Amino acid sequence: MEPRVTPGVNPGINPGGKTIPRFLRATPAPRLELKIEREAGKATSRVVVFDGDALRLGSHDANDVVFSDPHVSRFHCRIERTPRAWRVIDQDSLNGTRVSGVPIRDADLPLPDCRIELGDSVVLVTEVPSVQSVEILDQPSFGDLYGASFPMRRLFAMLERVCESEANVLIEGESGTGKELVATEIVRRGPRSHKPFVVVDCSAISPSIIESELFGHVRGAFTGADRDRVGAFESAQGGTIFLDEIGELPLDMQPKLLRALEAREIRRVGDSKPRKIDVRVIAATNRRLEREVNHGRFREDLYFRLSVVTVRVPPLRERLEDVDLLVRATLDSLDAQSSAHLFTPEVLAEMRRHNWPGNVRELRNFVERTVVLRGIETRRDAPEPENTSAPTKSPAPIGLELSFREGKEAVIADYERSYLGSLLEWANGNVSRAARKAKIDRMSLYRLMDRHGVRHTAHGSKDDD
Ligand SMILES: Nc1ncnc2c1ncn2[C@@H]1O[C@H](COP(=O)(O)OP(=O)(O)OP(=O)(O)O)[C@@H](O)[C@H]1O
Repeated sequence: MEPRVTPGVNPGINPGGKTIPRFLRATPAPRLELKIEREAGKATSRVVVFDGDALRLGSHDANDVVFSDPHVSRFHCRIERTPRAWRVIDQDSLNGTRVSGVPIRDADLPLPDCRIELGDSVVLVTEVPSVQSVEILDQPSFGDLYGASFPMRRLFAMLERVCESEANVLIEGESGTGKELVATEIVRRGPRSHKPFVVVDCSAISPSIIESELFGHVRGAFTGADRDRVGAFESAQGGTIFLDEIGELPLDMQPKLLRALEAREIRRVGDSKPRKIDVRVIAATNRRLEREVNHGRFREDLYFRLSVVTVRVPPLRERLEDVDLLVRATLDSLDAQSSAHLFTPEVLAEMRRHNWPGNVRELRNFVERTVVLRGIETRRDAPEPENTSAPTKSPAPIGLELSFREGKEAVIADYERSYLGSLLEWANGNVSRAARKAKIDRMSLYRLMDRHGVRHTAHGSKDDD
């Protein structure tokens, strides 16, 4: 998979990296008060007031609330603000998290007050009215990102700040929530907007060649390396590299990336000469990297290097009030405003009830399909297929014009084509999701798609976007 290189994301928007006008507004938002009543089995009475969107609890110093308790994991759990409630999420801690005595993995906090137990520590959590307000953007879009809901306007306000800085950014969010759009917008409005923007999908590159993809190689470095090759970091010189699906980066590659970021230099594979790099790193993941750190699947030091600023993109189910706006924005982008009548109030209400596991990508595909089919009569709304277990049909007679081997290959090819069609439709064109569903690696899926002439970009996961 070749990295995608864009010479400059959008030089028009922010010439010279000047500050752009802001439309930020302060709005009151409830806060949480956390009173640590017991720590490592001993009574205590520390109080922490939290008015952000995500709070980390654990024994590592990098948490927002740090516990000196040997039974608390490094990143034990986190609390997140969602439009509906405050949510507590266990980060696969060793000893688990309990809310009011009940073990949880992911649960809404039963407020106005409740107790969270972790290790031998207990925290009393209480919701308190806000005296301080949070910043939100006073407009329902941020570049190509649309969202009128509170969490999206909060995100836009945060992005305003992030755009001004040069810090490394980690973007967290489920598949299809717009992480790549967020990265593009950060670059477009930042001081490096005229410089190269290189996108690398870490999950689409086989582990054996990822080092060469990132850092390049010299001729003769390995079998098949018949010429020198510039890697993604050198291509991004002076600009930005977007490491998509960073959670998929193989463990043995992680210290090499860390070294490159710390020393600000890379070494092409097979070369002894270090080369200086000046590259801003934006990474994205749909995994919770803190969990990966707890499991030892992601290096803690690299996690900190990448997450100087962490931006969380909320899933669509946490902001269903954005559905109407996203439908309108999609119709505009398709130049299909004349199809707006297909999205009656009933259809929109139905769409707001849907869970959208594929998030905005799935919603966009749905709108596009509806426009093409001129109505809502799509596969998703069709009745479930009938139970096929009984009675079974007798198999169709088989022609003997082909040899056994040719016939078998033709049947397999037919099966592969149908399977691919259904799989990609199910995944809304998202190759990562499709590969996970089919339980094959992405490289094999790409090969299969190539074999059957199914269109995809070199980068891969944004095929239909
Ligand atoms: N807030 C939004 N407003 C408008 N379009 C959006 C928004 N969020 C996502 N999209 C659209 O949804 C599609 C998926 O977005 P994107 O590729 O940025 O998601 P992603 O989180 O990077 O996905 P993945 O995890 O699969 O890589 C794109 O067509 C994008 O334009």
